Amino acid sequence: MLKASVIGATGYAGVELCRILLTHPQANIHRLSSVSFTGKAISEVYPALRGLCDERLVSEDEAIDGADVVFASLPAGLSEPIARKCLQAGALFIDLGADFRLHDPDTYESWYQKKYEDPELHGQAVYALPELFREEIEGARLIGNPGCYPTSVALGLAPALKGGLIGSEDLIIDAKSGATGAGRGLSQTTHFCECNEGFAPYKVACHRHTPEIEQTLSILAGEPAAVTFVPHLLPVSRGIVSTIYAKLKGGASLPEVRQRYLDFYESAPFVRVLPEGEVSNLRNVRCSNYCDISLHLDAHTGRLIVVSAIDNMVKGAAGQAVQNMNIALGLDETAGLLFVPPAI
Ligand SMILES: NC(=O)C1=CN([C@@H]2O[C@H](COP(=O)(O)OP(=O)(O)OC[C@H]3O[C@@H](n4cnc5c(N)ncnc54)[C@H](OP(=O)(O)O)[C@@H]3O)[C@@H](O)[C@H]2O)C=CC1
Ligand SMILES: CC(=O)N[C@@H](CCC(=O)OP(=O)(O)O)C(=O)O
Repeated sequence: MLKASVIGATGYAGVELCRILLTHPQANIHRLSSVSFTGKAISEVYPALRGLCDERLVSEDEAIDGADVVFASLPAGLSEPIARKCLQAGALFIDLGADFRLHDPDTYESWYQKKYEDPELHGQAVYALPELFREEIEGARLIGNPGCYPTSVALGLAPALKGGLIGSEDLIIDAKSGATGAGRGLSQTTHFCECNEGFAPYKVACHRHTPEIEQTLSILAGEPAAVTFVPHLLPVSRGIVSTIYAKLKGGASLPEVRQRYLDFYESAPFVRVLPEGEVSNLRNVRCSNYCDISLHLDAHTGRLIVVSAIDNMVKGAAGQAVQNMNIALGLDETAGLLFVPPAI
């Protein structure tokens, strides 16, 4: 059995990793780390885990020691030195944050106000969206797990962009996320009374996932992509729905577009291209590693409308991280991830 440690296990994405690893057939939880709760059991922080995972929280160094795989689920800007230690210790390192996602150091610096300190390390990092970059992930030792919104957008657009069905300029992304996307820390915007029964966009056309989205879409299109990305805070706990608008080129019909999507995702176990007439709904992917994609055509404007739904903490974070571990280490991609979304 692989020994897997989680650094930042007390955060929302970290505790989702614990939940998934607990039933993984080829990995065991080795150690869990925290700064604020060191010495306590994870089940004291999250009582849902009582009797299932009563592991004591330890320091970062103790978590790395003896691990085969280390997941870091920390705020941006903290992962470089941890990655270095893991590689030196011979462990696979998977970062759930943003520190190894952007290829261009200047872009990272301008959006995250921090420099890449260790360029050699970044040279080894793989941006790991399995459905798009599976071959690069196989055998990788340092993985940058994609952001939640960028995952939903890239999966939603990849077949159309790669197949030249749409242009890469003037893409409009209207995305909504549940409040767990903001993490466990308290803030006024995610405070119950502030977000319940309210609904609004935030960081309009200036969210830090914009360059990550454009990076992937540019690779897919083979030319620079430009997006208008507007995220919204949805007053639910979990789930992301991205509704994406793109001008169709060449007049493909909806059944033809859908067939391209089905072909593209033929060997992708976690992407479900919905039948014509159905609409993706975050309810159907909650607590699962699935991405549901529905396709629609606005005959009036000739726009393709793609609706892509994921669970932000599973396919958007912990589930995708475990999928990446499986691929990197040559395990079955679906190991530990075939849990069924609750129907209601
Ligand atoms: N939530 C989501 O849906 C998604 C999150 N992510 C990314 O995953 C990462 C974690 O996010 P999330 O779980 O939501 O965040 P949380 O705020 O819920 O958790 C943050 C974790 O980081 C630890 N931490 C905070 N500050 C420090 C510090 N200075 N040094 C060491 N540890 C620290 C906390 O540990 P403690 O307080 O116990 O010391 C806690 O375990 C982020 O990079 C986020 O962007 C990515 C995709 C989706
Ligand atoms: C609802 C909500 O606030 N969502 C978060 C999601 C970002 C996130 O998790 O981003 P990184 O993984 O790139 O840090 C946000 O918009 O900042």
